Formats: sequence, C-alpha cells, structure tokens
Amino acid sequence: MSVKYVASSKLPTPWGVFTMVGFEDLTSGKEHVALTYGDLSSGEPVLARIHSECLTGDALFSLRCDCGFQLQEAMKRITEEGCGVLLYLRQEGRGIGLLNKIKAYHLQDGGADTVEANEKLGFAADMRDYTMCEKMLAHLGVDSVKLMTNNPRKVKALEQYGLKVAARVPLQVGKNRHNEHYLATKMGKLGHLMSEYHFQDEAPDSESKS
Ligand SMILES: Nc1nc2c(ncn2[C@@H]2O[C@H](COP(=O)(O)OP(=O)(O)OP(=O)(O)O)[C@@H](O)[C@H]2O)c(=O)[nH]1
Ligand SMILES: [Zn+2]
Repeated sequence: MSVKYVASSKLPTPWGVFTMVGFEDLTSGKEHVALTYGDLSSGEPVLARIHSECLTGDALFSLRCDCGFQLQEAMKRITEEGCGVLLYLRQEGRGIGLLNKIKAYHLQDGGADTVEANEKLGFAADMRDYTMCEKMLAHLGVDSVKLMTNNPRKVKALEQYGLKVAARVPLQVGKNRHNEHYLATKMGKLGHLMSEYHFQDEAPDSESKS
C-alpha cells in the first residue's frame, strides 16, 4: 500500500485553526485526510487520534454510535495540548462502506447486534486496514504517538504496521440511550476498554502500555 501527499491548507474549526493535509491512497483510490495542530517536531510522542469515517455519526449527528462525539473531543484535546494530529481514514462502517452499513443498521433495527449484522451480510466484524497510517504520519514527521482510543486491537494493528504507540489515552464520550447496546457489544465482542467510571470522567488521562 502506498499513499501520496497531494495538498494542504488551513482548516479553521470551533477549537482552533488546523492544517489539513490530503493524501491519495494509491491502492484503494481513497482520499484520506490528516489534521495537524502545532509543532509536531519535538521528538516526543504526539497526541493523536486515528479516526475511521462514520458519515452518520461524524456529519449527520447520529446517536447510534459514539463516533461524532469522539471526533469532536479528540479535536478539542489536541488544541488544548497545543499540538497533535488526527488522521481521518475513509474506511466507513469498519471497512464495509456506507450502503452496507445502512444494511447492517437495518438488521440491527430487527434485533441483531453490530457484529451479528456484519456477519449476516457476509463480512467480518471489522474489515479495516491501517497500512496507510505509518506512511501518513511519517510524511508529517511523527513516528511515536499517544493514541486516543478505547480499542486495543487498533493499537496492536498500528504497531504491526510500524507505528510506535507510546501510550493509549481513553476516549470515552457520547454514551446515550440509543448507543448503550452498541457500546456494550463493542466492549463484549470487540474488546473495547470502557467503564462507567470513564464515561463520567472524561479527563485525558493516559494509560501506560508497559
Ligand atoms: N459495520 C458497522 N460499522 C459501524 C457501526 N457503527 C459504527 N461503525 C463504524 O465503526 C467505525 C468506528 O469504529 P469503532 O469501533 O467505534 O471505533 P474504533 O475506531 O475501533 O475505536 P475507538 O478508537 O475507541 O473509537 C466507523 O468506521 C463507523 O462507521 C455498525 O453498527 N456497523
Ligand atoms: Zn459511528
């Protein structure tokens, strides 16, 4: 897999002015984006969010998942930190695409959980690919990150592709009555680390990996 830098510009947001960097994924044709903030060249691990596209949660205010809340919280924390990076990866629906995700949601409306719905459609529970991340971050001069995620499998996958994850930072926001079951399934079947305590305490405490 290879990614090519294409262009960059400013991106003003409610939390601050980011730099938006566009990449083309030469294998899949997908257009990925990095948002950077502040100076990333200190040599210290950089606060980072590697976010998978969720049109429904990120742009359409869906309460079925926690994605939109995590996106906003990550951007806020990066500006508070003074520097950081967010990769916005175009792998909608854990890699099955938007229309298949709508089919999966239809099955979930009928009682399937998020994993069963994917499987009924003939997909694995999680089809995402993280091979582009290390290359995008290398282009930005980042080789070690403090990663905001609740997903230990994402940490493992990124490490397999050569990225140094110095710490995992919990990112537990956005729980509501519409996504309670979905979040419980992610915890029970997909290995996400979550707790009621962390839903209440949204402080960006980092967890040592040693
Ligand atoms: N197939 C499918 N994809 C979903 C569903 N709900 C959210 N997604 C997608 O799941 C992806 C986000 O995955 P999550 O498991 O929430 O998060 P994660 O990135 O693995 O873990 P965190 O870093 O903790 O957020 C996005 O691509 C969403 O579009 C669903 O019910 N079915
Ligand atoms: Zn979502």
